Amino acid sequence: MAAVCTVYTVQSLNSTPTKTHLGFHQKQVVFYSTGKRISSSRRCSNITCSAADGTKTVVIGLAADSGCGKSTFMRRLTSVFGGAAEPPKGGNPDSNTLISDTTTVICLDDYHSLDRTGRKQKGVTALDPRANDFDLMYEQVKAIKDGVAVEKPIYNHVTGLLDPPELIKPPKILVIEGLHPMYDERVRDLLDFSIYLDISNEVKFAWKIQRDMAERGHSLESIKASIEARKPDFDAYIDPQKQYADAVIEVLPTQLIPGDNEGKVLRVRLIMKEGVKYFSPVYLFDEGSTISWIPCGRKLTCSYPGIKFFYGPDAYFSHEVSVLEMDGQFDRLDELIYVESHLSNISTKFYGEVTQQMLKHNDFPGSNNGTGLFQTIVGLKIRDLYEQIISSRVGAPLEATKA
Ligand SMILES: Nc1ncnc2c1ncn2[C@@H]1O[C@H](COP(=O)(O)OP(=O)(O)OP(=O)(O)O)[C@@H](O)[C@H]1O
Ligand SMILES: O=C(CO)[C@H](O)[C@H](O)COP(=O)(O)O
Repeated sequence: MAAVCTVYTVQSLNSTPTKTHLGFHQKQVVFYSTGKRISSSRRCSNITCSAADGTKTVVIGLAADSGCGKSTFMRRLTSVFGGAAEPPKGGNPDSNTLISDTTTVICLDDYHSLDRTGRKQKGVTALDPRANDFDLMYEQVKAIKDGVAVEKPIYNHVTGLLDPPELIKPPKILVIEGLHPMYDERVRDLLDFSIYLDISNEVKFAWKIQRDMAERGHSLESIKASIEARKPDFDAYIDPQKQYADAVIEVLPTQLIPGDNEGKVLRVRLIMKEGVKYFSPVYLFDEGSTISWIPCGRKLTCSYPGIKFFYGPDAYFSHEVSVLEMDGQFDRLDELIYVESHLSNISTKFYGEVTQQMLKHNDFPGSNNGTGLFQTIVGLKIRDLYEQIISSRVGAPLEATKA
């Protein structure tokens, strides 16, 4: 997108920056301090780019515990916008950032203020706010939202160390994903939309076993111990954020098989806050009514234990919400079109887009159940929200470059 940029060329750290206006189609980042590039992230707020149509970066927050499907959700979201998401080219190979044409996804682990050794020495987990730099998180998310490139730190999950920072330029959509996108009120207020992936303990345990035991060779005891060790801080600092989310995807064991705790068949609830600007909740058949639907008739193949949908109004942390629920799993993904045709407000651009997205990524975890379905729908709702925000700004006075 064409951009109007102002580059502040700082000759020395104490001198007054000199301002250069660049024309449309030009974006440039220049950081000088007596001829040397300034590397500190805190000194990098010296370029302002606002899009030619006055738009700024739309910021989305995605909160969840580790191993709860954030990466999978991000892959579905980026796919909705088209184009593949990749780590910054030529950068740190252990970068946690993913960049596509439209979106930049940053991982909030990069704001850990204590590295692995530091946390061990202080006896705090990564979930503890004391192990995270919320001031810097706020400053940098705000800067990006205002069109300012930042040098964001990198937490290296391979070494457990804080690596030198990487440059993040303002994208059309910035997704901040991780443990604490809604923890700090200042950061929370920057979010245009927020999502919480609420994975019940039983399901989290089943997924951890599948990944960490089957794929990473961890023992059952060590998985149990790691979940137990994180639980107090998870309950204190991560879980409470769901009250602030505009959409919550809650993943529970099925109710279709009595006493099932295996975590293979899932009951998934999409909880959508009412009254959120640019977001109209999805509904089944009849908006605002309460509906229970077992679609296993002639048009949907259902083997045991079948599929059950529910839709209705509810209250969530004293907010008015709409809930869409799916229990069970699809046998044939192409038949999802039958379910899709009964859903409204799904923000598709053409008939069958949800089904097409699900088929395109049928190898992603959760593609045969409500996790994949609702993640895809939330992705479409975010695209819609983004487009509404952009069109609401068209016609607004072109934002002048900032002095
Ligand atoms: N919808 C799902 N259905 C079944 N399993 C899932 C689902 N989503 C995630 N998983 C399991 O959880 C694992 C972690 O998923 P993913 O990498 O998306 O999570 P994450 O939150 O990004 O993890 P981390 O924070 O550890 O990087 C997957 O490898 C898979 O085993
Ligand atoms: O909760 C987490 C978020 O992903 C990680 O445990 C945290 O970032 C620490 O990472 P590591 O275990 O690699 O030191």
